[in-house]
Amino acid sequence: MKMYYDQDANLEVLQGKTIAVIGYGSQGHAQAQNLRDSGFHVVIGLRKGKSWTQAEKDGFEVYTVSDAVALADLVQILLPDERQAFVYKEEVEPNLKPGATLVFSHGFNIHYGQIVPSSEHDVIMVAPKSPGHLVRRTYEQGAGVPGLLAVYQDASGQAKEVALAYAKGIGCTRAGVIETTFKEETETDLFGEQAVLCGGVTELVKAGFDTLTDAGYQPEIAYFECLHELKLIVDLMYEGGLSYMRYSISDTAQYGDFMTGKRIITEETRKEMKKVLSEIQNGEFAKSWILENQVGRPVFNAINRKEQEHMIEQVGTKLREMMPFVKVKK
Ligand SMILES: NC(=O)C1=CN([C@@H]2O[C@H](COP(=O)(O)OP(=O)(O)OC[C@H]3O[C@@H](n4cnc5c(N)ncnc54)[C@H](OP(=O)(O)O)[C@@H]3O)[C@@H](O)[C@H]2O)C=CC1
Ligand SMILES: CC(=O)[C@](C)(O)C(=O)O
Repeated sequence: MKMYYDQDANLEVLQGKTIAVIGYGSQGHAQAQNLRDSGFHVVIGLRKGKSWTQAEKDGFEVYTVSDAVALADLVQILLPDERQAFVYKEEVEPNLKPGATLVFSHGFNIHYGQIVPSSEHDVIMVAPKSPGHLVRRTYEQGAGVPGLLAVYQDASGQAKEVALAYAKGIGCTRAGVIETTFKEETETDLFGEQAVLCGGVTELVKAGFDTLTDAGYQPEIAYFECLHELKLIVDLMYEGGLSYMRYSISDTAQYGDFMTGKRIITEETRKEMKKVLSEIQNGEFAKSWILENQVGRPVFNAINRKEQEHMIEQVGTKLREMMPFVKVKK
């Protein structure tokens, strides 16, 4: 595996180019501001609304998506994944300049065949492995977040150089960029979100908190133990891996870790993780997410966990009947 750093990227390939950042949310605002501070000409493509107002306040030239795309040599699509295919069809594809480069920060729509760019365009990915706000904050501190880079289509013969320059423009090559594929980034990112970072951790935290509060301990103590301190432990892992974290905690905590960890994350858990991954690989998750959005987000918009479970039960059955009609490439 090769890591790419600042010295591997040549910003010249992007000089004089116009970069349209489509979307100004978590990633859009961060990447646009970093690119501008790196000396590039950035325009923003949006619909009228709070992002448009914010982007103008931040001093950007803001256009409709169609107009921004028509100006751009590179089009970075930082819309919500579930909206990209529609906006691409309606506003991006009809206005792309010949030979313009398409950039993504997550491979979902390309990997699952929801966006199929014509072969004349380079299609690249530069995916910061970090929430957008940290992409900006670390850049301003003179550092950067690590990222992934992938080339899906290389019509120009320069796609990787352009991707490296873009990665440098948003600060990722300061920390290191690994080359991957749209498939690998998509499947690992979805797995990480579901089984570890968000899905896994939130259920672990809630189970721990409920165990303590059900046993009559003060909720504030349970919060400190199960959530507040989690950040401190993860910071240690981030600084020096699991061994550094174990070195830093008490022997009592280490002994408890060895004795109990495998009772919490059991072989069953590992089996379920493998099932989650296979549903990502076979397109089942992608179809479910596409359908969830096509039928008005009943699960996503549920007001609480109880309603969410009811919706998953009710809607899930219905969605499974509709799944054969949703086409995703795997
Ligand atoms: N969040 C993160 O940290 C990470 C995200 N990514 C990827 O980055 C991409 C963008 O995600 P993220 O930044 O989280 O998205 P956000 O939801 O934070 O922002 C979406 C942006 O798109 C705009 N938008 C939504 N619909 C439309 C539309 N129909 N026309 C024009 N603009 C629209 C929104 O503006 P409005 O105010 O009008 O709603 C908003 O500015 C995704 O592919 C995601 O997977 C990758 C790595 C990390
Ligand atoms: C921050 C990140 O990369 C996530 C959790 O996968 C996302 O927000 O898409």
